[in-house]
Amino acid sequence: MAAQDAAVESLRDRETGVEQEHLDRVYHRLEEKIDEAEFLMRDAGRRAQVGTPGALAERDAQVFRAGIHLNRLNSEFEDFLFGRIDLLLGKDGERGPDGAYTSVEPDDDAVREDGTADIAETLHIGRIGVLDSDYAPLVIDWRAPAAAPFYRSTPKAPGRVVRRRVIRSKGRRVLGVEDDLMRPELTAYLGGEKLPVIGDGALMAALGQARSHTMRDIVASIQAEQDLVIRAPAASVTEVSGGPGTGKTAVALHRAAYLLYQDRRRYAGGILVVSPTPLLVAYTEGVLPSLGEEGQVAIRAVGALSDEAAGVEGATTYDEPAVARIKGSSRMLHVLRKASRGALEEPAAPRNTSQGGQMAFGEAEEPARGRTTPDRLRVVAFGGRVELEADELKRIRHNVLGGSAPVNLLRPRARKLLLDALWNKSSGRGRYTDPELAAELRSSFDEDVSTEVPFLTFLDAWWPELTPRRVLAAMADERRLSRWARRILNQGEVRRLARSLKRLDADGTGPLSVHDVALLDELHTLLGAPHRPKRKRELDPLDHLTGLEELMPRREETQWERAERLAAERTEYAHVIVDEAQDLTPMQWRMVGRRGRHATWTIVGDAAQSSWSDPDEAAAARDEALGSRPRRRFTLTVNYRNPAEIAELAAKVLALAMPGMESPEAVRSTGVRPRFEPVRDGDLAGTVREEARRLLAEVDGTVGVVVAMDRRAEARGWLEELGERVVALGSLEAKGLEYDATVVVSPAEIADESPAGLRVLYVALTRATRQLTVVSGERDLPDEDGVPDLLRD
Ligand SMILES: Nc1ncnc2c1ncn2[C@@H]1O[C@H](COP(=O)(O)OP(=O)(O)OP(=O)(O)O)[C@@H](O)[C@H]1O
Repeated sequence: MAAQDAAVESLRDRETGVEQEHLDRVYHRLEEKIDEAEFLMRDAGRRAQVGTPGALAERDAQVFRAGIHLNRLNSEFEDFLFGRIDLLLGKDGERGPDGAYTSVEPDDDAVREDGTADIAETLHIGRIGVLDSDYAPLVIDWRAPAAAPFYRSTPKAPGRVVRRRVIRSKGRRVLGVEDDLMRPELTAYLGGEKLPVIGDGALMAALGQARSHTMRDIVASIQAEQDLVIRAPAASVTEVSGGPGTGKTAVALHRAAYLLYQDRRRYAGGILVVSPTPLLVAYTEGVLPSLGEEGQVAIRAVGALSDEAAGVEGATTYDEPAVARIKGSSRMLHVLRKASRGALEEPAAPRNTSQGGQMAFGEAEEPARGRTTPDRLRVVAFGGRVELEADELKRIRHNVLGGSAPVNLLRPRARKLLLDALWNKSSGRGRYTDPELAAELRSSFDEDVSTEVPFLTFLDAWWPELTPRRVLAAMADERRLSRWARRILNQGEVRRLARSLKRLDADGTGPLSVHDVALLDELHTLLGAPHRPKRKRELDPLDHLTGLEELMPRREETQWERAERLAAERTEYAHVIVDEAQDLTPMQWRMVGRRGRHATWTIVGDAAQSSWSDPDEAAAARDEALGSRPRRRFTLTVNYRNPAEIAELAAKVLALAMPGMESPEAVRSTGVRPRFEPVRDGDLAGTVREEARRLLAEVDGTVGVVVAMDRRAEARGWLEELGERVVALGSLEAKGLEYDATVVVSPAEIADESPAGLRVLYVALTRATRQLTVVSGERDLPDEDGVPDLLRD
């Protein structure tokens, strides 16, 4: 037995050595290319000065990029080279339906009658492609069509692949290899020797690793059904559904990298990834750089999508479910339309005896504090006073607002009608019968009056330039809101909505909730953009070198900065990816839709995890945002995150939340069942802390403690002393995240939080990769084993 083990070990060492040799060749070649690239850079610079810069060939461009990233690859990424496939002789030229080499079958003569065969070709797969000095591929980019069999081949449909190998390496060192045999029935030879097979496959090894606070890419172990989505052609809308842990987020990000590789020019328009929370943005932001892609992709939380939200992180507070439901509903669109016009008029100020409650600019030097809309305009023209009274002003306003143009853009028209009305009352009218003289007089009247301070002050107060925040703040006035929401919201809804907006002061500064952001974005469209000076793009000294500018990273930017810059530079994208799409409210769909009017889309989600109370309304809004674009649908069916023991427990909640909906199949089992702990001695904090501490000792990675939203702050306090591996999360913040172990605190509290509570609980229960503890309080009605009512059979 020992002799056998030793033989296996020596075979493993030998095969590791074989891959080490290959990796050495790759690095050697990369170094050569860096030298070449540096020379080319200098040379291109020199030639640019004599006026014939010339573009770099795509090949050199790629290697140039490779060179630039080499140091980072060395230091940051564990596996620059990660895969290898050994192939039988193939029938050339046959491609699958999507253009990748999916169906390249072996040649009829590839396998001899006695079941033996020779390996005809070996391909190494990595994060970027590297060519040998005679253009033979040393490493193939994982996104190239030739790499597709690495992902698509299965023992059931092996194609030409005999052996698929995952190579684990760190920097320049190969650490080990894991093989999957795709054609076990064959005896295959490579260079005259029998093809060795090492280990039990790479997927399980990857899934068993401890989790950190950032997501890893899955480039070495993408599964066939996932690969189909990643490489699906980017026509119109690609919809991907699948239960928790099926890799939807991972697949969406790899798809972004694939699309950029496949058609960089087309996606120069940028790819937007919309994520539900800033936590998920932070969790996923390292994935694309690890795949060699930076800069073209903006990952934004839905609460940070609009420029109207302050800061890149945007809004992070949540409204209580009843308010969120109002703010997210498409009914808000009608309320906002009314508000965007109604907010032009400030409510009357408290009565002031000296002026009879009326403000007439021109008489009063100072506008009253707290802003009041003036109801009389008085100017001096041709030596006399000309005045417009309240009812005339009202008529003019009504007239201007008749169309549907954005309110801020109607200001010039309002100004024009005011001048018309003043002219009609002035002594200038009718003074000349000669049309030319009359026109001249009119034009000098306009010029004089419209530059007079009283007129300008009046206009600013009577037709102010409205900002989205200011209109939102105006909606905090219940009386006004109820006018704007008449027959749209009921009185209770008006009260709740107004109360929630009281956080903002009169010009709208103050903390925003996630749902406020979509309202602001809608208002931005309804009001029309106030004029803002354009930001100047910094000129890069290399810009004049044709072809080089897009290859040179200008300077290291963080993902946040990049996202902000992209958002500032463009409001529309070439491709929009929506993660956790089931959670977008109708108002959020409108906001996201505006950023992809001409885009292709990838939408990933799971209806069973929706925290929106009215999924039908959201689905209708999504359809409206996507218009009549054709859709291609995919379903992912395997849960890579949860062990079967946890998935089974979560399935009980799924059955309550969405009867008849199928759970994905868990790919592994750990033999560790979820634990149930009732609160001990009424001490919730102590019980949770103890469970978190116990789990910390059992797993190498992270522990997440999920509580109802209104216990968030409290829970952070409970866990303070336990260090950085433990995180406390509100139920809605747990979306998309995962931990080695989780503690779910009071299922009943989470389920009762909102109409979608059971689905939110389903999300909470599906976050752990290894262990789960459920802590239940009295409200959970635990049985004698501590199992809460909701989780019993
Ligand atoms: N092919 C794969 N190889 C290795 N790990 C994988 C693979 N597919 C998915 N995973 C892992 O499974 C976990 C779940 O993936 P991901 O978060 O993308 O799933 P999801 O479908 O978005 O889940 P949820 O709907 O719960 O947010 C991640 O840790 C991911 O790295």
